[in-house]
Amino acid sequence: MTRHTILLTGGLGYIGSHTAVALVEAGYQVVILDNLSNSERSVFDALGTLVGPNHLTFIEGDVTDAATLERVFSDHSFFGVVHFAALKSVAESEAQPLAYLETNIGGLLTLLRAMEQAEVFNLVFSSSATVYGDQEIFPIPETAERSAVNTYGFTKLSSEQMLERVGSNDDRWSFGVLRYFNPIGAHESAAIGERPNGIPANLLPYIDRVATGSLPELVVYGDDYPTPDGTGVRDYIHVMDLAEGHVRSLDAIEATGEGHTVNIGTGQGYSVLEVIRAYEAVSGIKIPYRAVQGTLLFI
Ligand SMILES: O=c1ccn([C@@H]2O[C@H](COP(=O)(O)OP(=O)(O)O[C@H]3O[C@H](CO)[C@@H](O)[C@H](O)[C@H]3O)[C@@H](O)[C@H]2O)c(=O)[nH]1
Repeated sequence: MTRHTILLTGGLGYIGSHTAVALVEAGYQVVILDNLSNSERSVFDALGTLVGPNHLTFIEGDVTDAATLERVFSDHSFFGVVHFAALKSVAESEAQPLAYLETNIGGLLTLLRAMEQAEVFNLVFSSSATVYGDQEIFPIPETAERSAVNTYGFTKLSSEQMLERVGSNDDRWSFGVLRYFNPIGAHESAAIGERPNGIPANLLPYIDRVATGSLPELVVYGDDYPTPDGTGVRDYIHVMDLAEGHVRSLDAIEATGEGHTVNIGTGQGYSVLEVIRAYEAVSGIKIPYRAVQGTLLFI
């Protein structure tokens, strides 16, 4: 069987590395381009241990660099690209909006140009439920109105709109736009997982640090939201299920020749307190926490 080859930009990150495993297991050949800005080379070694080295290639490089992309596309014949490479901290995006525009929008634009040049027209794009802004309908349908509530959200929303523009007059393109809810968990081997640099911003890696004693307590942002226990409710999805979503997206593009835009979540929300209690029940470790009013994330 000839395997299709897929380029994974940002493929050594949290979601990318899990998707690499799912793709190789589904029969794809995977080439990873990653600048190691929020990952390490050891993740690639771990992937090799998990799925064997034969179907994986790693190239260290930046998706905003046209010359790098030109070389990658001339060295390989790709069926499609899964584009993960982007900055993802909401707080940082407010502090450094230009860096976010340059990487998230500039990177996508550079990638699209390189793809067109190489005549590779299948792209699965990492979007986010953040494109729904502050909407409170639950579960939220893909047809809901979109808005940007911060610079990070702006980069995701405008990337979606860029893809719509590019695809609208050119049938050669197929875009799988995947709107992620909150990915958590790790591959069952624990050989790969979520390993943010510095102090984690997201709930689960933060709780991990509290559980292992490297941070003293969790600060729960907000206890008077209009939710059953007052703490924030999110739709958490296992990262391997999310990874599988990328395989399905590529398979659907191949089967139909068409793109799609889909939410990837479970449709079930859990509060911060429910997450803490579940973590404590499974690990047997007490998670000290303190609730503060409002959200600190966006200050
Ligand atoms: O130290 C913490 C961290 C988080 N939370 C709460 O935990 C929940 C989950 O927070 P987090 O893991 O930071 O995710 P979100 O705020 O939902 O943001 C995620 O979901 C967005 C889409 O909805 C994406 O755009 C972001 O990249 C992604 O981080 C929320 O209620 C937070 O207020 C805390 O109480 N304390």
